[in-house]
Amino acid sequence: MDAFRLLTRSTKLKSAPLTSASAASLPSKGKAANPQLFRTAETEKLESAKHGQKRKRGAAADDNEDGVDAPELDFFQSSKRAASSAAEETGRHHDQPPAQNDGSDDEDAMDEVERRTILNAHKIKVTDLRDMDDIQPQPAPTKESKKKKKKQKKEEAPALSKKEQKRARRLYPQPLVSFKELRSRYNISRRLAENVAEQGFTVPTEVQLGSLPLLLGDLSLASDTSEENGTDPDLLVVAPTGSGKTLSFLIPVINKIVRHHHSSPGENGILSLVVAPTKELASQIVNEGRKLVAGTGVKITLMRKGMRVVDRDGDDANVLNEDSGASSGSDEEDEAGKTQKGRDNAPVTKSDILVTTPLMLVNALSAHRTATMATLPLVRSLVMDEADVLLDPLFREQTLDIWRSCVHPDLRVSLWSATMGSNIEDLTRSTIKERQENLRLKQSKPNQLIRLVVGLKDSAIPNIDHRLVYAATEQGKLLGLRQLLRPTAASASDVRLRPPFLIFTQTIPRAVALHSELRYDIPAEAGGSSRIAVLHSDLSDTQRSEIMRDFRKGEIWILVTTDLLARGVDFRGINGVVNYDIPTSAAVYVHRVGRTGRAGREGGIAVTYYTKEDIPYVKSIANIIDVSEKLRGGDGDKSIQKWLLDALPDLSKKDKQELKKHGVKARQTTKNLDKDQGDGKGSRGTRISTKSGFERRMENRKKGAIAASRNRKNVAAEADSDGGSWDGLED
Ligand SMILES: Nc1ncnc2c1ncn2[C@@H]1O[C@H](COP(=O)(O)OP(=O)(O)OP(=O)(O)O)[C@@H](O)[C@H]1O
Repeated sequence: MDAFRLLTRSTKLKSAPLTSASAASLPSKGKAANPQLFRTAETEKLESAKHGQKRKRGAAADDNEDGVDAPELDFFQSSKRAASSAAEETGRHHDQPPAQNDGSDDEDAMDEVERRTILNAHKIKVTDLRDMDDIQPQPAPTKESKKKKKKQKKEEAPALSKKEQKRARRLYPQPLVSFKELRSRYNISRRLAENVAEQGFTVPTEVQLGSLPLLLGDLSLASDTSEENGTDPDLLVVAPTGSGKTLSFLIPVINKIVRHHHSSPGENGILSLVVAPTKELASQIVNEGRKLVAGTGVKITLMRKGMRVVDRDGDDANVLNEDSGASSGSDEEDEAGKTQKGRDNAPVTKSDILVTTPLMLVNALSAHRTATMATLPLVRSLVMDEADVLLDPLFREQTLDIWRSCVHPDLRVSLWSATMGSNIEDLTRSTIKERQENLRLKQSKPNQLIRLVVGLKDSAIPNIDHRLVYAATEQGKLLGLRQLLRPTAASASDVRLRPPFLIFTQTIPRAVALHSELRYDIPAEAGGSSRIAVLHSDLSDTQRSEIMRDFRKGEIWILVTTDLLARGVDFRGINGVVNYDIPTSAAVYVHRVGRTGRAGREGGIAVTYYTKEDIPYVKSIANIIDVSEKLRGGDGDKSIQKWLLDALPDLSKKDKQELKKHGVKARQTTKNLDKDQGDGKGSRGTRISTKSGFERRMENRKKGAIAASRNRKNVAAEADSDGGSWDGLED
């Protein structure tokens, strides 16, 4: 189904047909040739010399468990290819334990120069974040060295310069140049490797290339491969939107659980937690996870209301004491918790991996904050997706409570996002330390904390076109958007955006108002108002998931939404993003526009409208676009001219914070006035209409005049009827 063609038919546009070249470049037209964003011809040669030349492509198959990505649909077609022949041979079964790899047959090992070349070409930077003393520990004293030490007793070791420290922190782990290595080198579960192959991915993306070896542990280097708690570090990952971070954290988590099932068959319970900021993202992670766990014996579940995750009655030890730094409840609260407990007889979940939003899990662990937080003693891996939001003041306390409730000494944390400030790094470090002290972990050496950055930190992906459009007024934005909705727009502006696309607004009332304004803009022949929908957090869970499903299926072409969908959600074939209201921070811009151009797809467009009121806030967005265009290289047209960057004012730190918290003032929602109007007639902040203030005043006057004239007529009629009625003859 071609949405554009249908729209074209209804608008009598003759010159609209797509050339095959332009069609091919549309993200919704299919799969990216290469999902990697950064690479050079040289390294491609080096990588294929190492492994890539015999990459197999499986035969077609589709085991879509979720029924979400229907294959016949054009927009969001699945890139899944077929199961490998190995998968067909083995059939579905519970997984076998991964065979031991003694590391003696490590033909694929690269020397440091090769590793550096590949990592640098893919713009992957790996850094050890531990204290310098932990990175360069003093060698264990021998008898001789003890004597020497006495002599040098008072001599201080020369402090490393900043440059030397930087060099000492830099790591060059071996990259994963082919998915085949998951099995051959990292020895992951066979069934899991087959499930990865079934996804049809041919090349690992940069974040997979860099993070998977770190998280899977290089078994040839590990001294003891019999335990699942090997050498994996705590990890902070900053990698572009749509670069495949989900697969990067799910593969190691699942593999660890398969190993655990074989080494400790009796220990059942939640072994891994994945925390994400929205229900939409959490449910998407579960869908991805289900494809990977098939036949491995690992169970992944989405946290739902009313689900029990701990048996508070059964085990008093599973409650955080005050020492452990958890939020503690009063006796009264505990009593209330017990009552709640008594009411709740749902069985405790038997899942290995629980995917949740922070509040839902905190509520389950603390009986809606009426009892002390319970602990999750078996959890070995805690994954925070969109970690910068999870540790932002909005979610911070809930996320930290969850972190503290994971009391297993071998807990590993990993934090993932496309944007991450240095404050998150500091918070991670201090939380790890605090946790170690509280749990009194007597490790001789703290666990490794590694940061992996792909590309330029906090930048937008280079494979999309950015348009920053000055629309002067609110009406100007609506006119601009209406042009985008019409295929004839191509003649009026150089932006040509084809459905499906997302439109972001600042607030829920504005999303609702914009939706009702645009509702009838799609002609009936093209499906009419059913093609456009609005999604926000005031809708019920069922409504939200129905809209998500219909958008993925291609039944909805245009989705008006808030920042609820700005992060993480993956609509594979989306053609573009419209920032109808400017994003409230550079990070939000990066995430919103990152809904297009997923997995290296070219052709995505990000249109951002701004008005007079927005001028003070545009510079950070213009900077992001400028950097992204520089990253792209080549001599393509630049959408941000230097004069504009120079002319735009800088925003103070305080104003930035204010903007992040409340958005652009002119669009703020005034409670009561805006609530549930849904017709674009709310207060100023909500109102979305093409009519100017003058037109509206004229209209109001006219309405007033009509009403007044009606009133006059009624009064006159009443007077007439009073005067004209015959009451009979007076006596
Ligand atoms: N190696 C690969 N080759 C091709 N496609 C891939 C590969 N790995 C993942 N993908 C696909 O890329 C898309 C984006 O992946 P994912 O949602 O994990 O991105 P992300 O990095 O988490 O993005 P965001 O920062 O927006 O959350 C998904 O559709 C996924 O199936």
